[in-house]
Amino acid sequence: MGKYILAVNAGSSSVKVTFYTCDNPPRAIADAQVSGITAPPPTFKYQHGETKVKDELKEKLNTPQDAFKYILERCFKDSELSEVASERDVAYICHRIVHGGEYHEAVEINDDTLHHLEKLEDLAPLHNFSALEIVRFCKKELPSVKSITCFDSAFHQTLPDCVKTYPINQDIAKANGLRKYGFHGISYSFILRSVAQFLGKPQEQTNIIAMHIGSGASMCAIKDGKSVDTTMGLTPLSGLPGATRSGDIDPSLVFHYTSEAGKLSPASTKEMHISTAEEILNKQSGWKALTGTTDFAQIAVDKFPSEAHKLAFDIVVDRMLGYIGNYYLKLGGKVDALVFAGGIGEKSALLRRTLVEKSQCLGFAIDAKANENGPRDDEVVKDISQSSSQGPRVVICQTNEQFEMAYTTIQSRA
Ligand SMILES: Nc1ncnc2c1ncn2[C@@H]1O[C@H](COP(=O)(O)OP(=O)(O)O)[C@@H](O)[C@H]1O
Ligand SMILES: CC(=O)OP(=O)(O)O
Ligand SMILES: [Mg+2]
Repeated sequence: MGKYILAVNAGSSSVKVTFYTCDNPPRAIADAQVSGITAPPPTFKYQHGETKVKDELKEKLNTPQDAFKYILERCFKDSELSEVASERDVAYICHRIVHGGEYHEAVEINDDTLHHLEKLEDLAPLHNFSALEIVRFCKKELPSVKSITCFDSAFHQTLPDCVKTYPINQDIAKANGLRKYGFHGISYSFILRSVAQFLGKPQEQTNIIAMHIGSGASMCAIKDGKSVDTTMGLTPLSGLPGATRSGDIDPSLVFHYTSEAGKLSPASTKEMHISTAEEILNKQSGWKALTGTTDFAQIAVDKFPSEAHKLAFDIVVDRMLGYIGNYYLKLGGKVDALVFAGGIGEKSALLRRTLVEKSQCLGFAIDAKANENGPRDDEVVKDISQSSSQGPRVVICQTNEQFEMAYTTIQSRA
């Protein structure tokens, strides 16, 4: 059997792959990513030891599956990465699957599990379809390698009934699996373990308000190491706005926006079905719709380039602040830490400063310099609380979904 693990994080516009050893904990040996699949030309980024490559690609890579094939070929052929040169060197491929339905933990792919996951494809077509295309590719082209699927929804299986149930006809809800599932759970699991370790507390006694803020953004209330509420729902659309996602809106809005709401969107294919409303709210909304950019670094700046940028920033702050208050109450005020994670949470000092200043009444306070400096590359958790603060800690956690998948795989097979 091979000695290495490939962890694959497939999104709609990028595919990230990290190669790990099978040590406990796993050690990363190389990182490769293709981004810009939906906004060509795609770019290829690769890092292995001291080698760093960034290429604009001439190849047409139309789908995440094409991008994954490209990454695999380049890495297998790279003489500097001789450890992983063919299927024989790989023990496991771990795939991030956003929607895992009722699955509580990672599963190995076989005909049964794949069939079950294919039935869930329509619940999260924008995420699951790409990831499953890669799973199907691996099963066919790398048949000796075990594929493990890790689910973003699994961490939230602990949601109480009153949180996960939508007040609609329960026969229909049960028959169609219509409930709150919650996502970004692979990241929350990494965050919980890392922050608990940092605080010197057992995970089962750790209470945090965690924020995974990237182009997809969510928050999670973790009580005694368990998810008790989270902002995303049946799909990753609800809760906070994202780069191109609306987040919560009044559901009737879609019918006033367009009379085509229920029809299939032109982006649908024979295998993947999305309605026009889903396409608009997932792909044509969020801060891109307000400002024209998906890049939050251009929005979260001290001097806003336009009123629209300021509005986008204020909306994000308003929605996040609402959930901080909500989750503070749900944790009964017993909060060990407020945790910023995800590309934006980890990098935007302005967003952190603004939110913490507005949450002062709950006892949160930050050290301005520690916040501005952010974490070192090798610092997984950084405390940015004011040193004199008696209140809950405020920390940044550099989350790592690929590591979490490799780690879970090693733990379950140790
Ligand atoms: N300094 C910064 N300030 C604010 N946002 C930033 C900064 N640097 C990167 N970002 C934003 O982080 C987001 C990407 O976060 P990430 O978690 O990697 O996203 P995803 O995995 O959902 O694609 C982008 O919107 C990017 O613009
Ligand atoms: C669940 C989800 O929204 O994932 P991402 O942030 O990677 O789009
Ligand atoms: Mg992400």
